[in-house]
Amino acid sequence: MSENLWLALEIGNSRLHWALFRGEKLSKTWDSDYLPIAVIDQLAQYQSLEDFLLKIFPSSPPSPPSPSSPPPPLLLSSVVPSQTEIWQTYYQVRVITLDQVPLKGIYPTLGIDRALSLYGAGSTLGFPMLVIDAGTALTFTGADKHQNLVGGAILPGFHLQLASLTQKTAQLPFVETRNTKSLPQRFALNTEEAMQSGVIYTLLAGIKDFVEAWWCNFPDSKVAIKGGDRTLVVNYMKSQYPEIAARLIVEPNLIFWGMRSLFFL
Ligand SMILES: Nc1ncnc2c1ncn2[C@@H]1O[C@H](COP(=O)(O)OP(=O)(O)OP(=O)(O)O)[C@@H](O)[C@H]1O
Ligand SMILES: CC(C)(CO)[C@@H](O)C(=O)NCCC(=O)O
Ligand SMILES: [K+]
Repeated sequence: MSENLWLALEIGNSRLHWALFRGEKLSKTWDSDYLPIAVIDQLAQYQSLEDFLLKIFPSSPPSPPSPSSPPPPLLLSSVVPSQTEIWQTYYQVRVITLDQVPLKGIYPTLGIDRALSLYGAGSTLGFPMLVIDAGTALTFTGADKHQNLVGGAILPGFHLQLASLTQKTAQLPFVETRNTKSLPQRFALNTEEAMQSGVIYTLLAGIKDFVEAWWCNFPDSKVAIKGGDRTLVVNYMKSQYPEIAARLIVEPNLIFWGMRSLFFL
């Protein structure tokens, strides 16, 4: 393995999240769409690291120290079984499973993304820990100071809430997830803003409620937030609930931290 280079891949329900490590050091991260099977099949056949990186980076791949060394091993965390399946063809792949994550009290169907990001956050920043993942689904996952899973909750994320309104009604339009800091008017006077208001204010109130309930039991616990909508959530929280927002630790790489802790702690 060249310079202890390894790749980490988080397969989410919407897209792929990548990280390139040199030993313990996370040196680069990026997101991509799912790759076509044909591309994945090719990846394993690349002889050189340089060709390999060219293929998986959407733009400006890093220049490896030894371009002709073989492609790096891949560590995989996936919540999409059909995707896990097609990555099995890669020549050096290791799929992380729940039994490898050193948290206690895990239930068998817990998502590996939730387990790994909680473990990554807690092992790096300290337990007790609550992780909010603002992704396709929005999840809360918490553990106490003994690394016991306390539990969590799952709800549709921002985009999914808006999309389900559009898809399951006759008259509601497609509405983009807003990417601004300013909150919509709560009592809105047009359809688009009414949909945004409904989704955003109830999501924020829900997050506030869950975080406060967590702090009732674990007053000194850190709370970390990851996922594609993390910035949106945190910006809105800053306007609506600034004292809670101030305590949120924003960290997109919690799963990669989890993988690193599994192998280097
Ligand atoms: N370029 C992008 N492509 C897709 N979603 C994006 C993008 N940028 C921000 N998002 C937001 O990210 C959310 C999806 O989050 P994320 O990418 O973390 O999900 P995921 O990791 O693919 O899914 P899961 O939650 O299953 O892990 C969507 O609600 C969307 O609004
Ligand atoms: C909740 C999601 C979809 C979030 O990505 C994922 O963690 C998952 O599929 N979980 C399985 C169910 C559970 O965690 O209880
Ligand atoms: K996720």
